[in-house]
Amino acid sequence: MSEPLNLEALKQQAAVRATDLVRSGMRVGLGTGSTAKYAIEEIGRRVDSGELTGIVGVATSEASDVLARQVGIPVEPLDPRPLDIAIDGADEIDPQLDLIKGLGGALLREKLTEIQTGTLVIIADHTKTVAHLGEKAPVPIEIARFGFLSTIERLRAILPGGRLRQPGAQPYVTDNGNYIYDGQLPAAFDPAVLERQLKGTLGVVETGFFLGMATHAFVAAPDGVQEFRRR
Ligand SMILES: O=C(CO)[C@H](O)[C@H](O)COP(=O)(O)O
Repeated sequence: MSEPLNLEALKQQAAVRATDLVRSGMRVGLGTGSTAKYAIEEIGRRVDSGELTGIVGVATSEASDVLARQVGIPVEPLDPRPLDIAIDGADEIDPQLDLIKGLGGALLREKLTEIQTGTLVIIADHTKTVAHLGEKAPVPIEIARFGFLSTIERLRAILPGGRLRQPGAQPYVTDNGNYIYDGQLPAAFDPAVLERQLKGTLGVVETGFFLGMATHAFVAAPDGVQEFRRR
């Protein structure tokens, strides 16, 4: 009988491979989510052992900030200096390394942080790869709370199948105090065109399309970790 698939072990394997790209003295963007968590822990381990020195982390969420400090990574707020590298998970990865991110809710800080590096390394298990964006995941869209029902009406005219993220009685609130509309994507669309349309919609703060940003991806499958690079 074959071993049950352990996605957590795969996420960790991808995270360890990405951490091998981190060098002493680097300013490192720290992603958010269950996969990025393993990278933060691994960086922390290497800082603790002395293998990595002079590391500064820039966290993409309150949760990653707390975890980074717990594992001994000095954390600074984002400022205009470039980051040497950023490591983060994704919800979907297409063959061009274009991404959907934000199911974990940190898309705005992730984009603000990761736009400041020339080396954005995505880590994932193999379930995150798709032929076309939108195959499995909705696109998370961060929207202002003020007037959110009006913004949602405008968004429904573009992506009718979506809905306000609401895990319980209240809507989900991001670290920035905003709400998220998870937009169901059509079978065929141009992500760059849709991104521009969404960003041009009043009330939209940011979208979970990360286009042309990722430079590397480590994707872990039961038969090993595959490395991809943007061409
Ligand atoms: O974009 C994100 C958070 O905003 C995460 O990177 C994405 O949701 C993947 O998370 P996980 O590694 O837990 O599947």
